[in-house]
This record gives sequence, C-alpha cells and structure tokens, in this order.
Amino acid sequence: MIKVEIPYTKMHGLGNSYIFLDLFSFSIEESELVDLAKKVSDINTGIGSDGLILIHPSEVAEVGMRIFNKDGSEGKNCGNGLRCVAKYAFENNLVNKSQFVIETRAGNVTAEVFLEEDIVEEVTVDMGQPTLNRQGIPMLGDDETVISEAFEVGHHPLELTAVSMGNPHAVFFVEDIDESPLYDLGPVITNDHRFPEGVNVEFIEMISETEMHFRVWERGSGVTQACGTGACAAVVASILNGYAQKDTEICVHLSGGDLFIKWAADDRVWMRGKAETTTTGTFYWKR
Ligand SMILES: N[C@H](CCC[C@H](N)C(=O)O)C(=O)O
Repeated sequence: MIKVEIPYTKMHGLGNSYIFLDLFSFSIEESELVDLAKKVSDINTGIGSDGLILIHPSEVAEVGMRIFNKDGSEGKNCGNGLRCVAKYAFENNLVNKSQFVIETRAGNVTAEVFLEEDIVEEVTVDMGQPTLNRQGIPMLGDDETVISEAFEVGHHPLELTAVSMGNPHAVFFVEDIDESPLYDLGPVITNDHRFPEGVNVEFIEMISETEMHFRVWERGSGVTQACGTGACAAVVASILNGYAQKDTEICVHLSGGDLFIKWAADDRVWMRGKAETTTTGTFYWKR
C-alpha cells in the first residue's frame, strides 16, 4: 500500500463541483485517473464532488481540460468546468491574459475572465457550434436532426430533441419543472440503448422566450446542481422548437443558479456565468 499526497483545488460552477488537479506542477499516471476520479468524488471516503478535472499543459492552447464524471467515465466537455478552469488558470498565472483558448476533448474553446478586485467572478466561454445530426450526437437511426421526435421510455410518451455540445444531450420540454420525471426517467434515459455512448438528460420548462427552468440528470454523475453544456443544449433545443430566438441571451435557471446563454447568428453558442473556488488541500490517496 502506497500513500500518495495529491494537491487539489475544489471549485464549482453553480454548485456543479469538481476536484481540480493542476498538471502544470503535478503528474499522475493515465492508468490511475478513473479510480482517482471515483475516489475523490465520494463524499464519504473521498472529498465529495461531481467528478475530477485535470488542468494540463497543451500544445494547441494556453491550457487543456479533461473531465471525469463521478463514476470515472471521461466526458468530452464540461461548461461549468471550463469556467472554473479559466478562473484557476488566470488566478494562478498559468495564463497572462484575460482571454485565452482552452483545449478540450471536444475541441478548443475561447474563454474570457471578468475580474472584481483581482478575483475572477464571471467567465464567458464561446462553446462553438452545436452538432444536431443524429450520428453526431451520437444516436442510433438515420442521420437526420432530432427535434421533438416521439421517444417512448417505458410507458412514458416523451418528445426528444437531441443536441451535442461535444457531449450528448437529450432535451425534453415539460409543463411544470417540479413535476418532471427527473429521478424516475433520468437514470433510464441516460443508459438508453438508442444512445450508444450514453446521454445527459435535461428537462426544461419555458417561462418566456428569454427564460427557462432547467433540471439535469448527468451521464456519469446523476442529478447535479447545474450543467453548462446542458444549458447550452437546452437553449439550442428551445430555439429549434420555436420557443426562443437566436442571437438573444436567454436566462437558464438551474438548481444552483443562473447561466446566460446565446445561440448567435453565426451558429456559435456563448455561455456566461460564475465560477467559484471552494477550497484547496491535499488528498491522501492510499493505493
Ligand atoms: N456529464 C457530462 C460531463 C460534465 C458536463 C457538465 N457538468 C457541464 O457543466 O457541462 C458528460 O458525461 O458528458
């Protein structure tokens, strides 16, 4: 049994929390990441979070981000994680400008940090273009877009809109967010065979053309307080269904707070929101 001391920073975006490792000053074996993600995420025997995020040197951007869910599965993108990575990178001098590129497994994004007395309070990220064709989600079936398509789950007739923000999202519109079948159907849909790589599941109640309620069952982490890529997917889905307009900032009320999302006329999705540091520490990992 070897005891390894792992320096970490815990951060969150609207309550969607992750344990961050700074690989600019610390290294860890690739083969250990899955177990470590599960271990640090555990509230009883670890630190407690929705997963693990690596901030790493990149050959194609100022910094790179990798994200692992609570179950150890690797996601390709993470909106709340990106805002936290941007805050960390700026405040820890990994970058020397307020606007910079972050490499993700889903491609590069551009982040801009906004300060209040030297502290990054808010971050805007250009999340790039959504992917709407079925095979790009990915989802089984012909390669069309999936907009309010009948999607039977058990005996529940639902209408699915599928969007990828580099990671897959199944978006469902409901009349009352508090009556959404998040806990009943979230765990079923996330593993539905029609999504060969699994899927993040969002339930949305439109309040107006510029405001919505949002709940999420995340692939690999379950119910979280917020999901940045999910909020982007929800806004894209609302516009595809005619409930909202492009080129307009839409307020998404997530359990943990508000994100402001715009699907611009050039097809790029912009996300604006807060990022916060909870604590730093040393994780004593016995392996
Ligand atoms: N569970 C997601 C990754 C985390 C995304 C979320 N926390 C966000 O803020 O976008 C997936 O497996 O695709």
